[in-house]
Amino acid sequence: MNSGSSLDIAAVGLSHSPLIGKNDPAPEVLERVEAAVSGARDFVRDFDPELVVLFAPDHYNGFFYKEMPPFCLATEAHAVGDFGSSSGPLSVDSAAARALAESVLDQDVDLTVSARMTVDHGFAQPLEVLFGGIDRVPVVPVFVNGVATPLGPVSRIRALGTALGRAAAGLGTRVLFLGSGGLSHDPPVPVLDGAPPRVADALIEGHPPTAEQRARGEERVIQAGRDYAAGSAKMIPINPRWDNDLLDLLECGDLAAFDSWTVAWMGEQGGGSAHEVRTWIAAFAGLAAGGAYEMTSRFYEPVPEWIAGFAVATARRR
Ligand SMILES: O=C(O)/C=C/c1cccc(O)c1O
Ligand SMILES: [Fe+2]
Repeated sequence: MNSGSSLDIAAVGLSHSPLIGKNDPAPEVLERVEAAVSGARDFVRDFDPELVVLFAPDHYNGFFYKEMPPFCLATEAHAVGDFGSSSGPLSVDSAAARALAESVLDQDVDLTVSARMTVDHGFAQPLEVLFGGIDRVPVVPVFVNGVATPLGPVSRIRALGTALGRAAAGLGTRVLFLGSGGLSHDPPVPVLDGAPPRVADALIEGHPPTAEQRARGEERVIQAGRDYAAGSAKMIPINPRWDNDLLDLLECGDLAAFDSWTVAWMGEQGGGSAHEVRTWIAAFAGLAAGGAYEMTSRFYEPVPEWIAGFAVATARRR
């Protein structure tokens, strides 16, 4: 149980993958990942957050091209339960969400607000992994677009994280900023540009898939993970150097350096879904808004079976 006021803000970055438990790597890899995740769980338990601000992407389950915001804060949210993740309502702290939204807007950062956000494994998995479920801790979900081009500059995501960090300080509660996603990875998430009309229509309108369509889509991703691990897939390879450079910047607190990362360069280096690292940048910017911080744990391993440069990091104020 946390008692020190100097520990009132903390951050965790955690990669997600819907292939965890479905297409697992060798037992020794799994053991290393589980040890790192268990360390993050201990960190969170000791910090004992009263509120979690969760930055996560969506994979065309909640946000579609009909309206695709760069980011969006939810005052209520429910999970669809894709890839066997939890479904149902998240325990959103609506009052805190509204207060945070107002403060962010007052700080001149344009913010979309959803009073009924649909989220997927990007939100559900970190809540399950760190808290044991999607309804165990008061949360403010913040969608960060990490797949649907065009994507805006990283500086705006950093500005969002900073504004939320300042806003959270006004709540007077222990807040954990949690980023879900990345690092480098190139899963077969559909792309609007050049998509056949039926796919384009689904990406724009967001027709809920039938159970059969969802199962087929998920099997396609699982098979892609198998092919990737076998070296027979055409996806952009996981890029450990890029991933570790990103973790280095987060560790030394040089978050302004991310502002020069262009969308095109990020995609070339880290694949189509590398933009999910925006969630990490937002979470660490939230922590940095409260002053200097230290990264207290850092784990990284490329896991092609999960189509993920998989990382876990924890950080708190100095
Ligand atoms: O197809 C999806 O919905 C997502 C796939 C995926 C695969 C691996 C890592 C990730 O972060 C993903 O979102
Ligand atoms: Fe993802």
